[in-house]
Amino acid sequence: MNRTRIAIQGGPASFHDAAARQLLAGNPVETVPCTTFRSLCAALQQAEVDVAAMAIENTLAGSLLPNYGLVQEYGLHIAAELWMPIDQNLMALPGQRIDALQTVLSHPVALAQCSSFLQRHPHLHPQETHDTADSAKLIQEQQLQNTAAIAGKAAAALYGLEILAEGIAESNQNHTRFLLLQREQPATLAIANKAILTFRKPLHTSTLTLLLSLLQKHRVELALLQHLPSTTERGDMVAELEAEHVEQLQEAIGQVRPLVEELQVLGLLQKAARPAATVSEKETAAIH
Ligand SMILES: O=C(O)C(=O)C[C@]1(C(=O)O)C=C[C@@H](O)C=C1
Repeated sequence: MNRTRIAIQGGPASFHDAAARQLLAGNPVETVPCTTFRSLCAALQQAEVDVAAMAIENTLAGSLLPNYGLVQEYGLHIAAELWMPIDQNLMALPGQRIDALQTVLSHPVALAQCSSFLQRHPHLHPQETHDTADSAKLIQEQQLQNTAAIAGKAAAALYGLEILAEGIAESNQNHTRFLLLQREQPATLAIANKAILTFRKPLHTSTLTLLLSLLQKHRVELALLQHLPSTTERGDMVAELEAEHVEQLQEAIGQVRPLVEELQVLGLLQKAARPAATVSEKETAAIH
């Protein structure tokens, strides 16, 4: 059976790696590591992979707004979403002591998720990398002393690192939402209850009032409305709409379309359930 090639941001044992396998559960998968979200979108657009997994929101660090812009820019489609619990751990070569560590490597979002832990350990100097798991790999490959990584337990196991502190994120409610991206527009799902769209036009109060009343008329919830970061004056916005039935979303979108410019539906999908259970009770720095 052919394996589905899925682009991920980061390497083996990264959170994207785990998310990709869950998004394609039941299918044989080959993950294709990318170092940036842009290169991940480019790999998909250029058909180097079949699909891609991309983080879009984290409960502690917030929305990754530029990623909506990348989906739009590369003309990609959102087929599904997944909420995944994220468990962050401090790890180093076996035998290292936490008080002798000087540098801690990790993805900027992972560092942000552990900011209180880092404040409590000011001798640990954070250094941003492109991935949690590849930070663990670097420590192992270069036998870096006095250096730790913040990553998931799978990375510690893969690269033979010792976990010095576990559950170090701000809260045990640390969850990331991932999107499954594809090149072709998927057939409309009868069970779709969420729409992700972008459009252009600075919203005036009167347009916004009309938009909200239209959504209310179709019993559609506005779950997200944000300006996308941009270096131009384009004024792109992203919206996430939720409803019970796909028809409500389609009708509401049809009526909103004339109110705004360049409305683009990035995805009509099934809303993912937020994990209710926590990874583990937060263990405040189980220091060895
Ligand atoms: O570095 C990783 O392991 C990733 O998969 C990246 C990433 C992210 O982009 O937010 C994924 C999930 C976590 O929120 C932390 C980092």
